[in-house]
Amino acid sequence: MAPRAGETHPETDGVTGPDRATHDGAEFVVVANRLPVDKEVLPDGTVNWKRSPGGLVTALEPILRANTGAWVGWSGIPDSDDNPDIEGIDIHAVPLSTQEIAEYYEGFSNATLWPLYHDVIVKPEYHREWWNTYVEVNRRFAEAASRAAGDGAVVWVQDYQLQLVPKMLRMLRPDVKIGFFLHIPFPPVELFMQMPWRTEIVEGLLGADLIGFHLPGGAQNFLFLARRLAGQATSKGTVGVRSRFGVVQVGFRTVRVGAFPISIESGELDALSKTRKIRERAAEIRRELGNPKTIMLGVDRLDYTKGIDVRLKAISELLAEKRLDPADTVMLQLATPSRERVESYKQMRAGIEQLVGNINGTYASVGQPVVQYLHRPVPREELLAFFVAADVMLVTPLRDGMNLVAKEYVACRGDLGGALVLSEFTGAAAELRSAYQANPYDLDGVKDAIEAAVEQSEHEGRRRMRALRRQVLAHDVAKWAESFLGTLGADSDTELSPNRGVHLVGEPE
Ligand SMILES: Nc1ncnc2c1ncn2[C@@H]1O[C@H](COP(=O)(O)OP(=O)(O)O)[C@@H](O)[C@H]1O
Ligand SMILES: O=P(O)(O)OC[C@H]1O[C@H](O[C@H]2O[C@H](CO)[C@@H](O)[C@H](O)[C@H]2O)[C@H](O)[C@@H](O)[C@@H]1O
Repeated sequence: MAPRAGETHPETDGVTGPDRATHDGAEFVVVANRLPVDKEVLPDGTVNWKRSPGGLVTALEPILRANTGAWVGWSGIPDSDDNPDIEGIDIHAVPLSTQEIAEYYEGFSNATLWPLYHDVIVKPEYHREWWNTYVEVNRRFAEAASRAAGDGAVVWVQDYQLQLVPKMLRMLRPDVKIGFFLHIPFPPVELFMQMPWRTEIVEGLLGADLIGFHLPGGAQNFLFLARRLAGQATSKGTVGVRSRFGVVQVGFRTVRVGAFPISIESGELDALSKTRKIRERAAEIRRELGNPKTIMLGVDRLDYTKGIDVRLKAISELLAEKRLDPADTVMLQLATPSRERVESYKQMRAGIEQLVGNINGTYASVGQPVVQYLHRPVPREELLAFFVAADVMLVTPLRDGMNLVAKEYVACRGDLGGALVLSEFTGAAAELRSAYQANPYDLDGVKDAIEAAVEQSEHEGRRRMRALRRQVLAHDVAKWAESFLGTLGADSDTELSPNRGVHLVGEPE
């Protein structure tokens, strides 16, 4: 049953009324679940801050440095309100208790929303206590954002952990401009409808002035739900990439909805990967691996969405069918630990480590494993050297919002060497058309793509890599931020002509 427009939800609306005082604070505020650095307390009590995992931080950190502003987020450990000193960024830590981490982060964010939004690869769990804590923590983020933002500031809220913040923040601070960007896929309508608190989530997002997705499909799914669940009038034309924005009319406010595919600092990676230091290290890595004919590489957070098992099974079958030679092939899998207390992640880790063991048990010789597996993050420069050394990059997620690793690999191949095997179900696949694309659920298709990449001619490899690089170098992370923030700042009637005069579904013609 669709509620009537304007229906209220006391539990998610229950922030205190608008604060009409003047505010000293930043002109630009990022609000994300994580701070750009994670706090680590060493056994001797000393505190160390290290870069947070994942693509969201990779993408946002350079933008905030370039725009001097504030970052509201969590430090990654319980009960910490330390604000580390980071040049160019004013940090506002939001402390979370152990119970909040269990219920808001591991629970509702990563055992409910994450699997629901990633095609229910594992079954989402719906628990009312987790939802209540999600509401409470979103409220605290909204209050922290309200304190950090100066009068009329631009506040950019990030990702699925904070979908209620736009509405809560608008109630506290009607003077600020609010953008929201979802870094993971927005699911098909049929799946989203499972969510017991679906209307509250859609209404939470509608507190923003602009809602961004990686792909037009996500934006269109959202427009449909805004009409169906929140009862709002919406535009009905197709949404474009960085163009033809959708519109939702919420009372007197116009909310825009668009597709803004995220990217990386392509130019910087290109330049770094060409330095003598990185190239020499890449050559050394090849020697250390025993000078194999083919180095294959996987680089992921250890997450069931990433399809690490898919590529390992494909390699195992290619070895069994003698389409790959174990004496000439090394597969290097780098896996950053992730969400280790969530049950589905524990099970997946055990499965992957068993697959690695099986392949090596069957095909390795003494001192020459076929699969080398590192369960830890590697330093940035070392990672770039791995990209330069790898003949075939394997990116095989079952579903992924974007996947920055695919773009990083391409940016590092100024030599036009290497080949990218890419799942069709990543956001990146929409842009990286010259990759060897495959459906990760079709193991034979994945095997064929890997074999084609291993055996490509130099001419074919250079042709494909040139096309991939044109795309990645022309669309970097600065362009992503400019297009999102430019649209957020633009006056909807006068500056965004594609939507002038659109007819809204649900309003009289
Ligand atoms: N083992 C690793 N060591 C260092 N960095 C890593 C490792 N695994 C992933 N990364 C980095 O984390 C980011 C992952 O981003 P992305 O591919 O978009 O996926 P996600 O954000 O879901 O983890 C990339 O910048 C990648 O280079
Ligand atoms: O914070 P964690 O729980 O450790 O997880 C790390 C991040 O993972 C997700 O990244 C996504 O964002 C990338 C950049 O847009 C995108 O390329 C990728 O496809 C997504 O999976 C998550 O969305 C972040 O919130 C997490 O911080």
